[in-house]
Amino acid sequence: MTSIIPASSKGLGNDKNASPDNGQIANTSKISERIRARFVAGGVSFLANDNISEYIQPGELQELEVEVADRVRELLQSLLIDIHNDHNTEETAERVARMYLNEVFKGRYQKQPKITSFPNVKQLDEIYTVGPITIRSACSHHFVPIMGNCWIGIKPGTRVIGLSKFARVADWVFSRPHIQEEAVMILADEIERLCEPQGLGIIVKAEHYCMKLRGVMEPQCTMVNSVVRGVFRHDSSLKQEFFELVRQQEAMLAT
Ligand SMILES: Nc1nc2c(ncn2[C@@H]2O[C@H](COP(=O)(O)OP(=O)(O)OP(=O)(O)O)[C@@H](O)[C@H]2O)c(=O)[nH]1
Repeated sequence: MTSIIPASSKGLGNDKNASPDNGQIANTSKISERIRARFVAGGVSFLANDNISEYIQPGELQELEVEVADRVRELLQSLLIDIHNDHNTEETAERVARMYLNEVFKGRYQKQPKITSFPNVKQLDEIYTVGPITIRSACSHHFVPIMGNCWIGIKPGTRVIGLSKFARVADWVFSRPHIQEEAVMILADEIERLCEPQGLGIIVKAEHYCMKLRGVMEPQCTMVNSVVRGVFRHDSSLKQEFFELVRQQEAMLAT
């Protein structure tokens, strides 16, 4: 998507007389409708695994939490749960809304954590790997957990970022509804943008609860996938070195 009009743009979402036709909706409408109108007006993608924080104005997330809780309450009622007399589910709608917006899907609604990068003054060009980094996500299809680990390998370029930042950016990317293939590519795009490495490799190994808890019910089954970029993609010996370093890291952890 190319044309982007963020929430900070003049007038968006504030014009009470605006018609839905031009992508703006009166303030009397639901908050999700007002935010969605900005996406439509700007031709902006708002897929489940997109970050949309740029289009949310201060205070709107709290409003959205109230709206989501209302919808979850309706869902519970449609599931024929007596939320008025069941002491256990009395506040479930509010909890679920908080959980989606502030925890499990926070990577959609919150801005990227601050990631400082430094010049690679010593011109370090040896490969290093970081992992296992815990990943917590949910599949776009059933909204049940994807839990696993990822390993990141870097052959540095002109800038470096702190080690902890790989875990922070991974958590931000994975905290959205995903399919594993796309999650790894989105993480790779973000890391490339942050530190412009000469080479980048990412491996993810994860359990999909849509295959464990329900459906095919395969408790042992995991998915492993990887992405390699830059010199790791074009130089097979460097690619092998990356995979070997991760293998050694795993072996060290097992001892
Ligand atoms: N490729 C891919 N598939 C995934 C991922 N997470 C979940 N899935 C699969 O997405 C598929 C959705 O299939 P559907 O047939 O639309 O849904 P369903 O009827 O609930 O399928 P079953 O899970 O087989 O019961 C399932 O096969 C899931 O196992 C992922 O990260 N990548």
